[in-house]
Amino acid sequence: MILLRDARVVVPAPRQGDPDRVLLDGVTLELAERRIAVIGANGSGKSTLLRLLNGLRTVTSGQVLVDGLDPAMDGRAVRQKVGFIFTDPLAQLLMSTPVEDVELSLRSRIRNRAERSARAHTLLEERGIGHVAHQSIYDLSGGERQLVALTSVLAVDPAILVADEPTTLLDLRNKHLLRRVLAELEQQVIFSTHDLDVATDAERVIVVDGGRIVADGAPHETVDFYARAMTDQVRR
Ligand SMILES: Nc1ncnc2c1ncn2[C@@H]1O[C@H](COP(=O)(O)OP(=O)(O)OP(=O)(O)O)[C@@H](O)[C@H]1O
Repeated sequence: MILLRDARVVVPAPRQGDPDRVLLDGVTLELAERRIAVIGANGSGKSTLLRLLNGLRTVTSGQVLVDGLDPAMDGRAVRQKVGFIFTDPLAQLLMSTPVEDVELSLRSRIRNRAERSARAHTLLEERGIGHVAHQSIYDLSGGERQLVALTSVLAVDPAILVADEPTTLLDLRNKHLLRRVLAELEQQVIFSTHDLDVATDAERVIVVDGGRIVADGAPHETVDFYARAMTDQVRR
């Protein structure tokens, strides 16, 4: 379970003399549901919030606890519990081919090279992308790349998957495919999205605005609240 207590993230202004920038302010959340979506306008603080959950970013004040562990103190242990998927899989694929990337992920778990390679092939087959195991990462489609990133992250069995706008770069077919894959995972999944349809896959939707939580609840209430707020802003 992930807990945030009065989490605040402040960064220095890029220009000297300007006030510090508050990216998140007073965020208190108990994240227990199996599927949680985070929505909000561009720059509202979604990525900042998600990055706190596996220690990619740390709080300036307040607290984040992942199963009782503080990501700032126990970063390694937290990252083993919380896998992270970026919008653009190229930001996280480190090796030239899918099988090498999954093998890299498995290195700390399986010492024997042949065993590691066999396991990596099996995991890619299970995700339906075994046929591209040896293809260059750069020659894969966006959907295939996202599945490789997911396979690498899940190879080490994290209990929680955090995904920052995982469907944004995907075409409709791959979006639906990824939605299905995420829906079937046994892990707790916490994801951000601009796609309100995708948000309704979650049982709980959190709306961020200006670094604060402005709505939190069942999708039919929160998504409507957000859609109305956005429409009102355009009308003004
Ligand atoms: N290191 C930083 N220094 C200054 N400002 C930052 C820094 N990191 C993020 N920001 C700003 O914080 C705000 C929130 O960023 P964040 O990436 O969390 O937004 P987001 O809701 O994920 O946006 P989007 O939907 O566009 O991806 C943005 O205005 C961004 O420019």
